[in-house]
Amino acid sequence: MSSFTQAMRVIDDFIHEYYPVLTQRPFSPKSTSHSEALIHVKESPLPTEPARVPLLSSLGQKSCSNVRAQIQMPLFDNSAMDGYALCSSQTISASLANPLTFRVLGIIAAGDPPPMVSVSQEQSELTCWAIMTGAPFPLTLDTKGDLSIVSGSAGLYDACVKLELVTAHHQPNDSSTATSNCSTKVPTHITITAPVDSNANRRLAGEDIKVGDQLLNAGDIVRKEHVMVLASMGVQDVEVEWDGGMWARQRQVLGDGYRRLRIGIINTGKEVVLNAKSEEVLAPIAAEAGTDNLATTNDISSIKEYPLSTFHSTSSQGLSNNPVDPLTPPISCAASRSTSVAETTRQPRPYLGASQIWNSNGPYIHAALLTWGFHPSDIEVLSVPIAEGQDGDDPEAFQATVSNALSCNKGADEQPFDVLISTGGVSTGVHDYVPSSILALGGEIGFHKLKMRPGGPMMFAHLAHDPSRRNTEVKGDAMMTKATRAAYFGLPGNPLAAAVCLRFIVAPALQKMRGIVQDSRIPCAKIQISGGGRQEERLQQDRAVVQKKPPYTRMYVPARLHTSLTTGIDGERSGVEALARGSNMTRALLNADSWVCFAEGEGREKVYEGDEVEVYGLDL
Ligand SMILES: Nc1nc2c(c(=O)[nH]1)N[C@H]1C(S)=C(S)[C@@H](COP(=O)(O)OP(=O)(O)OC[C@H]3O[C@@H](n4cnc5c(N)ncnc54)[C@H](O)[C@@H]3O)O[C@H]1N2
Ligand code: MOO
Repeated sequence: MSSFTQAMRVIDDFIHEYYPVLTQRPFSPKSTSHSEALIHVKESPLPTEPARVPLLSSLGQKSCSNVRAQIQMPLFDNSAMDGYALCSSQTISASLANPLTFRVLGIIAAGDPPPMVSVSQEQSELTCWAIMTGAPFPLTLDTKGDLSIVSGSAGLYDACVKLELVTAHHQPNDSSTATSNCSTKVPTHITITAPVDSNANRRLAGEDIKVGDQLLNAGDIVRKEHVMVLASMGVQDVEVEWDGGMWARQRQVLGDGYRRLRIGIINTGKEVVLNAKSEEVLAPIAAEAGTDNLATTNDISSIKEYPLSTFHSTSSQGLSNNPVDPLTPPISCAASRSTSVAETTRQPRPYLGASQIWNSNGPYIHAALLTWGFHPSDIEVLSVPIAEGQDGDDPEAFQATVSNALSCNKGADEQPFDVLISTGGVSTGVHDYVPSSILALGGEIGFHKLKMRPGGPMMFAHLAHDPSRRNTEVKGDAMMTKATRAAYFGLPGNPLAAAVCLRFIVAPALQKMRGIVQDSRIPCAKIQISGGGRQEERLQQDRAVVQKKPPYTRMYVPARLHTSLTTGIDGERSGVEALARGSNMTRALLNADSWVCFAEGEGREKVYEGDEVEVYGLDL
């Protein structure tokens, strides 16, 4: 496991070797003065009416409507760890002197429907299920065949013990230890030597977002954080005051004069459903026109064609008891002014199946890269094809996608990708095939697993571009000639973990690769955490924050800065409030205006009011 500093050094060495600092720029960066920018803004055609645009295109635009949650998050009870689902009340007597052995009934991967088990089947012996991160817990039927155990209560198979904490037996009487080989083979039995808490590592349906919660307000500027949360709802489009892509064009100015990087985004996991419509980007059409051509695009006629689909509102309870409910189709926002947009026939699109979730990491990464000034046409979502008979977690198809991205044989003029960013599949479970696939493709792993939280499972690797493509790199932009290897960032699947890795590891690396000198790894401030006793109490209850410091020597939490730094009348100090949540919970991002980091080497086990933390911007 690498420290943050070691990991950064590995990445810096890679950049130094393959994406060195630009000594000569073929053209100087175009800067826009403040007054020039204001003229552009004034002269650009202003929107006259709201338009419904794909989610990603709504980035940077002013929302015209309130958007409420149509589904709860998490959508169903699921496991926070790769491990074994068992009945916690059966583990109370477990100890080193009294180890308890459980028979493994089967494996539940993320995206699998939950197995239904009957109470009688249950009670006869100690049994468990191998369960992967994000997979649903087994559902228990009573003697009448009804679902009797309410989600979240200490029912049967209510908890997950993580696989590092068990001894696995691949034969009934085998006493081998689980930790090394359990990730590749499901054992027949496991032994535990300590009790497991009720609901341990169980993420409860609706614990982050409830149906009806307001996620975006009319008048809000849509940010990448909204994109993350709305994408997780399956939202396809948002009604905004469309400015014809002005925002994207302004961002584009920032990119001029620097090395252009082709970036591919890959989503893994068969439970993850892509919502293609939400990921359309209208803004690049305008961005392509270039900054010298500001007044060309304000045609919203095509945008109006986006259908306003109706949505099924789901109750905030009961989903986890009925996971095979057909879930919502991709959602158009519940918009109070939506009647102004004509409803057209709904096109066929994917629906969520049992135990599936909408892709939120992909749109978030895409939105973040756009926000940070990457050229829209340099970012591509690389889909992993699903072969017939496969379920979407197919290492071979994944490898083919990566390999294709390194050679880019689509067209002679196309450059291979400089950067690949994937989410999911990097941890310890049986389906976490990303590291082994990268090795199989001849990639070199710079680091895998970090002393930080969330984001600990992250991997950085680099892979050679297809040698036959190297000559083409000499063409055109001279700055491309150095790159003969691609950087691979394997981010963990949990959305907050992906966001932390993106902000603190990937983004600074990409900035360097582009040739930007300013280092976004440097904190903007050091400040005391606010909130008095209440804060401590709240943080103590929170799994994400109250972690034993080693081995998590850096911990990142979304936060909100307070304007007053004086001591209040109630003795409560202001400064920054950590909005600590679990790494699957994205809602905190909506209220956050910064990240705080409890820095390396602190060595304390808890976060206390008054602790000094590093503060970082959400953006670079
Ligand atoms: N036994 C252990 N289990 C886990 C450990 C561990 O150390 N031991 N680490 C946990 C941590 S921390 C994280 S983070 C996750 C990372 O796992 P993976 O990177 O392998 O990711 P997955 O298992 O594929 O997915 C995790 C989680 O994220 C959801 N997900 C995946 N992709 C997306 C997406 N595009 N949009 C939204 N959500 C996504 C997925 O459904 C899972 O719920 O492992 C822990 N387990
Ligand atoms: O879910 Mo994990 O590292 O990202 O906390």
